[in-house]
Amino acid sequence: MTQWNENPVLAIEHLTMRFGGLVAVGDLSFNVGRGDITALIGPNGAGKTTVFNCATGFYKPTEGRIVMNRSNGEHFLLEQMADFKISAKAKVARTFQNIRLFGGMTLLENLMVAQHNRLMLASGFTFGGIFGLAGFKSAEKQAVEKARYWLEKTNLVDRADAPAADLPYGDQRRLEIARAMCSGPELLCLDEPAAGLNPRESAELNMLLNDIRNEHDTSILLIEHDMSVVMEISDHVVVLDYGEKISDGTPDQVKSDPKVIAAYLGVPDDEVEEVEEEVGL
Ligand SMILES: Nc1ncnc2c1ncn2[C@@H]1O[C@H](COP(=O)(O)OP(=O)(O)OP(=O)(O)O)[C@@H](O)[C@H]1O
Repeated sequence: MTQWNENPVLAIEHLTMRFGGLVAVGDLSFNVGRGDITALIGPNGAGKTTVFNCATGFYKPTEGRIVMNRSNGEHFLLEQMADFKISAKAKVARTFQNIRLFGGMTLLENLMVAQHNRLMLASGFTFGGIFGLAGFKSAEKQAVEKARYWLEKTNLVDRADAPAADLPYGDQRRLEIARAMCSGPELLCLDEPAAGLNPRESAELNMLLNDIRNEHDTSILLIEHDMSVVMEISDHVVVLDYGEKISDGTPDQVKSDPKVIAAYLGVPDDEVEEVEEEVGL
């Protein structure tokens, strides 16, 4: 039995999402193993972002369950939770395909905003902050330390006081990951983290993701089109096509699966061998 079935941090069970007559995701089931880097791949429009949106509270699935199993033994049904509770209680964080930072705020401020809920609680919903109570001051100090820690990890600490909008694209993508990590997630969902990165930045991203997985007890689920990233860092790959799972296994199993080759090359299954020969696979 594979590790992702033995000890899943996330279990997607018979997930269906319809938009009117369109079935974006149909009866999809797969597990994300605890401590794994799992890649969700598939051609454009296959339903990958829809799965993320269902797991992080942006969409309410038409059918199915999404179970988050926290390391403390708690279980959460994510399809029944609001997005802020998914982040705060179920400990699932995400980044977006299109970067969503506060461009006019500094890097440090962006990471402080990510810790807003905890700070509000520590301030007794503002009053502790206004009167400078000890509990709030210590929570604020911890939040700044955490923000600095993640700025260092992502090689951005030198620019802590610069506006986020001034960063080059690759740095903004790393800042988004730093921001997500400030919420202390047990599962980090990344929507195309390598999009638009040059080869050096992609290699740095691979190192960062391995570090997050190995040193911070955070499992990772990523959507990625860059196959060099997927094949290099993933323990487990799930392939979608037209909202359905067509393959699920290790990177080696998936890359030699004729159904996957057919989906990517856009040919019917029975013509795969012919096309493989043509392209020299
Ligand atoms: N809010 C929505 N309303 C209507 N249709 C939607 C909505 N969100 C997604 N879809 C449709 O659902 C299908 C799956 O889209 P989705 O964005 O999940 O695919 P994807 O695999 O993430 O694609 P890409 O790799 O291009 O980002 C597409 O046909 C898309 O047009």
